[in-house]
Amino acid sequence: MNEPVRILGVPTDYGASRRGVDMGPSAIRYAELGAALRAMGLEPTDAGDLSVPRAEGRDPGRADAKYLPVVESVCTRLADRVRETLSAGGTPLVLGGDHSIAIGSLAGATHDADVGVLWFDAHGDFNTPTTTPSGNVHGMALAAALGRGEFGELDWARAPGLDPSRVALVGVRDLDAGEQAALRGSDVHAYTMSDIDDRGVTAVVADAVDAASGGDGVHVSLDLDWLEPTEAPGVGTPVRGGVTYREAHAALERVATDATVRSLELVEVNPILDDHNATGELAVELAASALGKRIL
Ligand SMILES: NC(=[NH2+])NCCC[C@H](N)C(=O)O
Ligand SMILES: [Mn+2]
Ligand SMILES: [Mn+2]
Repeated sequence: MNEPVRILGVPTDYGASRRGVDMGPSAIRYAELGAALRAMGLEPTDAGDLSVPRAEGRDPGRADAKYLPVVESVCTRLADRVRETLSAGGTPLVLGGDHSIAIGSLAGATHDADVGVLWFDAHGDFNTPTTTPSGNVHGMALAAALGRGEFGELDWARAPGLDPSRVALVGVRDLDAGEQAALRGSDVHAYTMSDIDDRGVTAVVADAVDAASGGDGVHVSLDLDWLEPTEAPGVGTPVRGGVTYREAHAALERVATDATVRSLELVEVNPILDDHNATGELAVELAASALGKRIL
């Protein structure tokens, strides 16, 4: 990992149907992200938040990719920030916001670099406008970064040089029919909750890290709905059967020791749906594990 860690807030909810996830960066900062990283001996800098339109009357535009022009504007600016941070030798720590921001993080992370992806999520986020049941772009973010479907024509969305065989999805348990078919036919490594049941989280994560490694490092995308909803209630699309608190830490500790973490993002923390900021606090703890915090 490079230093300093640079915190980039992206207060957007345009990729999701549940409002409030735009307050995720505040919730995560309020949970003392900065202090947690300083306690580990890191010296994070905080670049503040990107500006995201806050109009009350909102027009989603097309139904199969809602608010796509706003998502484009946010992701294009985020990609620039991530790219600048990396070229200055820092490690971007991106705070969402809904998962659509991964399109921007990945566009920035893959600029002039050979990057693998570790995507921890209940969902595949592998829909396209053709397969989406909701029109929400957060359910399409990984497909977009890989240039699938019409995203292949959108230069701002396609992450240059991202190789599907160096992308690993971990802990998936809720796939729409169209994205299940698309994932089966792709080179993306998808490790389901059933794999974790059978083999244990550390063995699965070790394989995922192997798949993603080999280049300049990995981008870690952590959707808090990866965890069991009783652990992480503050998310817009909870799915039962997620990893436990300990499994999540074990997984991210493993990432810190075995992978070269080049960039990290924490997404889908929605303080309106949360229980006294439990999910914001969990996001801080898991970021610390992913960045090398150890018990002893
Ligand atoms: N990043 C997320 N929380 N994604 C949830 C996606 C849910 C569903 N698969 C959809 O396309 O709408
Ligand atoms: Mn999810
Ligand atoms: Mn997601």
